[in-house]
Amino acid sequence: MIRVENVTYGYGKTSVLEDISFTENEPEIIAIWGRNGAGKTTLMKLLSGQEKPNKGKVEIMGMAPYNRSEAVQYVCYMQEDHPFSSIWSVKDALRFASYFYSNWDEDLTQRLLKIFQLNEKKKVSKLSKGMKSALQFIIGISSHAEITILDEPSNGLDASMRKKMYQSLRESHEAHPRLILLSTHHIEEIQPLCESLVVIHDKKVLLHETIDEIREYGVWLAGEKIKIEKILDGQKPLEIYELGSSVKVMIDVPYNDEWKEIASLHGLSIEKAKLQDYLLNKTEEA
Ligand SMILES: Nc1ncnc2c1ncn2[C@@H]1O[C@H](COP(=O)(O)OP(=O)(O)OP(=O)(O)O)[C@@H](O)[C@H]1O
Repeated sequence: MIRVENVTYGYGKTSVLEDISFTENEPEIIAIWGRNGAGKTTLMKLLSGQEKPNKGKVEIMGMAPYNRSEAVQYVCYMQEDHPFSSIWSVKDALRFASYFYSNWDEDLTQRLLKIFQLNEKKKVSKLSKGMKSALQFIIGISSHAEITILDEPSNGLDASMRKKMYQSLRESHEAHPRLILLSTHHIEEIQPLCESLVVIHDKKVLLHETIDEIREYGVWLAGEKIKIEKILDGQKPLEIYELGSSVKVMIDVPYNDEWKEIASLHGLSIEKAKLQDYLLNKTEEA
């Protein structure tokens, strides 16, 4: 469905992505995570045909999407702070989108308008940041496009609205499986929804694995410094807290029986690190 092969892209002389590759052929929900400025939006623009790679190939349903309407018809890209006409109401924005996407689900649109308490008569320019995100999400999900790309869809939404968004996304995807790529800074919240995760860091794809695989990694060990140093055997931990003769370290290993056994043998406590903390440390260290 999507293929990125040895893609390099930069704005003028600023290089953003260098020789990145990844492929997705399953109708899954995929999260794209990276620090601010890592290149998530840039990657989404390349996938939706808004930008052309400087080098390498991007393919959507087997076609290069840049300037190609046959390819772009399969994609609904809702960018962060999507530009809508200043004179449009919510209803106008939805009507325009419904003309554009041939699989548009109007029943879903009406249900989501109620869930997000969005007034159709309101001018888009008068919506709050969160309500505008809700509108973009409604368009993205109602489009039923084969490839839906949502750039930070929960931007500005409070915790309750984010919960509603995740639930609607899960239900819609279960009813109509399709490829949904979404970038997020709320990885802890979004991970139960996603099958896999792409981490962009240092202009590269640092990780592209299933969520189940990635969330095994990152372990906190705590206890006597001398014992932990012995286990680390000169390797640098991802994070360290020292308190007298005790330390707590995060290490880049899976939280499995082997490590539980090692911790128990050395009289150390062991716990799983949060995915968000693990990723923050991985992108600090890499
Ligand atoms: N139109 C542009 N012209 C020049 N540089 C740009 C442009 N758009 C983005 N950049 C730069 O490209 C880099 C990647 O930006 P991008 O928006 O893709 O990152 P991001 O991962 O989506 O960031 P964030 O999480 O902060 O939204 C940044 O250094 C940014 O300053």
